[in-house]
Amino acid sequence: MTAFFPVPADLDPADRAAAAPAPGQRLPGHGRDCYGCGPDAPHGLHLELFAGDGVAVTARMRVRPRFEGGPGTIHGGVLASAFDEVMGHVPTMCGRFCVTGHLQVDFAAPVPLGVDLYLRATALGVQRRKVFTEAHAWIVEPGPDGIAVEPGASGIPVAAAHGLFVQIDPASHYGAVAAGRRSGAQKS
Ligand SMILES: CCCCC/C=C\C/C=C\C/C=C\C/C=C\CCCC(=O)SCCNC(=O)CCNC(=O)[C@H](O)C(C)(C)COP(=O)(O)OP(=O)(O)OC[C@H]1O[C@@H](n2cnc3c(N)ncnc32)[C@H](O)[C@@H]1OP(=O)(O)O
Repeated sequence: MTAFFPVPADLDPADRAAAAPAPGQRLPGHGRDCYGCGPDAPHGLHLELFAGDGVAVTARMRVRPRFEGGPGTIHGGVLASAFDEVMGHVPTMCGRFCVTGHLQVDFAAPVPLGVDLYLRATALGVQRRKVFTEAHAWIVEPGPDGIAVEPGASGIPVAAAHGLFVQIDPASHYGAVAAGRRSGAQKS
């Protein structure tokens, strides 16, 4: 799989925050209504996220019929959203809250509906407020309890992604968004 993503040569290492969850621990997600990780988002991806080793984050996702793009296959934008979500949690492992500045995806093989995907994201490094990330996705076999397990040798690599996440102060960033929202605007 080839990818073009300019990464500065002088990145600083991305250090794991002392308070980061232990490897294997389920991450709570950042909002119940989040399209990527929220359990209450009716049309959402319902990604399950876990702390990995170092600053890595892993995730699993069942490719549901509502994710269809081409006949019988996942919509590319859905896979991009899954990558956005799993890479977006990497900065939190470094104790930073970030938003996506840049996201790119390389699609290597079609993903049929109904399979389980396993995603793994990590940081390439940091530069000032910027966190550079990469991620991969595999089709995997469900485990004995129906939950996707790590790919191992049997996983089929289907896509890769890179991201640039920019650190923000959540209160001022989302406060500014809220202040600019039209009064009476409703979620739909
Ligand atoms: C109130 C309570 C809220 C509670 C919420 C709590 C926490 C939430 C936070 C985190 C949650 C945890 C996990 C989230 C997981 C997944 C969610 C998915 C994430 C998303 O889905 S989020 C939606 C899409 N996202 C946006 O909605 C961003 C819109 N955008 C902006 O808000 C600004 O655009 C911003 C902030 C990005 C930058 O603006 P800014 O003014 O702060 O900073 P500036 O422009 O100076 O950029 C600083 C340095 O980044 C470089 N840079 C910037 N953009 C670049 C680009 N595109 N390409 C290459 N370099 C770029 C500059 O070149 C400079 O680099 P340098 O340091 O080298 O000069």
